[in-house]
Parts: sequence; structure tokens; C-alpha cells
Amino acid sequence: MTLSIEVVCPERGVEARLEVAEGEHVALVGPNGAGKSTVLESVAGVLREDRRTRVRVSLDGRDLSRVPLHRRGFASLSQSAHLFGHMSVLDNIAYGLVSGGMKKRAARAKAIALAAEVGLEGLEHRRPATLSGGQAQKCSLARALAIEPRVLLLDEPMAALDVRAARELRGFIARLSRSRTLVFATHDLLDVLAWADRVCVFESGRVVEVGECDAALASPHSEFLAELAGLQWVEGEVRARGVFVTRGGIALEAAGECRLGPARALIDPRALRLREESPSDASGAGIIRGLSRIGHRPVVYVEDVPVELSAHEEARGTVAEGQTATILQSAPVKVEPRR
Ligand SMILES: Nc1ncnc2c1ncn2[C@@H]1O[C@H](COP(=O)(O)OP(=O)(O)OP(=O)(O)O)[C@@H](O)[C@H]1O
Repeated sequence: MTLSIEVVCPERGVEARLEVAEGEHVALVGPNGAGKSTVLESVAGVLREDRRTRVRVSLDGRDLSRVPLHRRGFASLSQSAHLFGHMSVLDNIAYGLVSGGMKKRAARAKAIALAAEVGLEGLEHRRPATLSGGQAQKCSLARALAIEPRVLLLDEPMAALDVRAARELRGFIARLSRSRTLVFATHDLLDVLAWADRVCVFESGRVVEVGECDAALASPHSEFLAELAGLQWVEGEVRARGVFVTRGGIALEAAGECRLGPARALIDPRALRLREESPSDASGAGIIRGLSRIGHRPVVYVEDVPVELSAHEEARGTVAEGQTATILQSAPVKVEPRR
């Protein structure tokens, strides 16, 4: 089964196409307003085709536009749980089963099992208003999974949860979505690492990068994916073999062959550290433009290298704004010609 998605919505500035294989887990990432939810809304049937909007969703080439939503076999989960307030947890979970024609008793038995699977034992008879945000999301997840959807759509389902509740729900989703097709939007690298086979990067309504998850995060092309992975693309040029120089003149050792001329380098802050003050003409030296800390770890911002750099032990007491400091590399930076 291949899920094909095409959305052209000029009103939202979105024009995107995406194919998802059966059982595949695809993460949609990108800045706010990049079009991730619009794509999910299209698949879920919330965004409909009209005079100006083209929405094509097909399964194995079969156009779903005339298939009623409840017959598509898709289920969605978003930031808020959207539970039926007048129903108990169990009735909420069983809702899709009963309305799909299952006998009440069987639906109830399945709902009880699912409630237990997502850790809602003992809360089955509560009303949604009495649940915490995390419990409500678990109920929503159980309801979504009850119908055994062919495709599960998640739109930042953990955005409103605390770290512990998010970790728990992340684990449930990882386990319970294993044999399903999953398309999800997130801003959290942990969700990508926990669920995704493939990552699809959106910027300004367009897909700008698609790749196998581990490879794409290790070697991202787009600036957004680099930042999500904790890396940073920096502009500059290759001035000599193996030497990349930032716009401000900081020379860094570069990996591999790269032709001379305009280029960009992928900076991994874990591979760079600052040493004590050095002569201002030293290559690999930068001016310190900011000092901060992350927990107990002092971090330094050097002009032209927009990443948080740790100061080398011997330099920690001496680094100060305006000083020149040497950048030590434990690994060369990846360089590619500027497009
Ligand atoms: N109901 C709507 N009507 C009109 N424009 C909308 C609507 N929903 C979203 N948009 C616009 O469509 C564009 C894409 O928004 P979308 O919600 O798909 O982005 P997103 O990547 O999911 O963002 P976020 O990460 O903030 O959730 C944005 O410019 C947004 O303002």
C-alpha cells in the first residue's frame, strides 16, 4: 500500500507532494507555518478540495476523495485530545468501534484492553474533564488505535505534555504504531528519533528535503534539519585544499575534497572547543561575542560561528567578550560548494 499525498493550497502558500509506503513512519518537520499541519489535514480530510485548493490523497492509486472519512481507515491525534465530554473514557475509546458496527459488548472488551495498554487502568469510568492532559492524550491515542487504522496521523501530540508524560506517551506510540503507517508532525527531535524511518523537511509550504532518518540527521542539507540535529551550516569559502574560511575569516580544517570557492560548512559544536587567547592573526581564531551557560556548562559564542562552543578547561577562567580565542577541532567540518 502506498499513500500518495498532493496538496496545492495557494491560500496557505502550500504546495507539497509526498509518498508513504505501507508501514513506513514519516516525520514532517519544519518551522512554524511551513505547511506540516496542512498536509496532515489534507490526509485526514479536514482540508477539502475547492475551486482554489487541490487535494489528492490516494492509496495504491485509488483516489480517496469520494471515500467518506470514516471509511478511509485513518485516525488522527493532535495537540488537544478532543474527547467527547459527556462520555466515559471507555465509551470514548469504544466510540469508533460501535459506530463502525461492532457489538457493544465486543467494543467494550476491546476498549478495556486498550485502556490498560496505554496505562489508563482504573480511570475507565471517568469523564474527560476529570483527566489530566497526559491521561486525556492517552485516551485519545487508545481511541485512535481502537479502529486499527491503516494510517495514523499525529500532529504534535506531545506539545502540551510535561517531559514525563511525553516520554510515556512517546513510548506507547512507538510500541503501538509499529505495524502501522505513521505520518506525524513534530518540533521535537526525540519524536523523530523514537518513531521515524524517514524525515521530510518543510519550508515555506514546500518539501525541501526528504531522507532516511539517521542519514538525514547525520548529514542534513537544509538549514532547518541541521538545527534540529544540533548542527549549523555556516557560509564561507574553501581557500586552499582542506581549509574552509568563514565570512569573518576563521579558518577551519575541512573534510574531503572540495573545489576552491564559495562553500558552506556543517558545524558540529561537539567537535569544536575554545582554547586560551591566541595571536589575532592565528587561523582558527575568532572573536568572542557572547558568554552564557547551559546548566553548569559555560558556553561561548564566537563571531561567525553561530553555535554554542564549550570552552576548553584551561580557557574557562580567561574567556571574555571581545577576546580572540583559538578554535580547536576534534574533527574536520564537512564542506560543500555553495549552491
Ligand atoms: N485554517 C487556515 N486558514 C487559512 N490559512 C491557514 C489555516 N491554517 C493554517 N494556515 C496558514 O497556512 C500556512 C501553513 O500552516 P500550517 O499550520 O500547515 O503550518 P505548520 O508547519 O503545521 O506550522 P506549526 O509548526 O506552527 O504548527 C501558514 O501560513 C498558516 O498561517
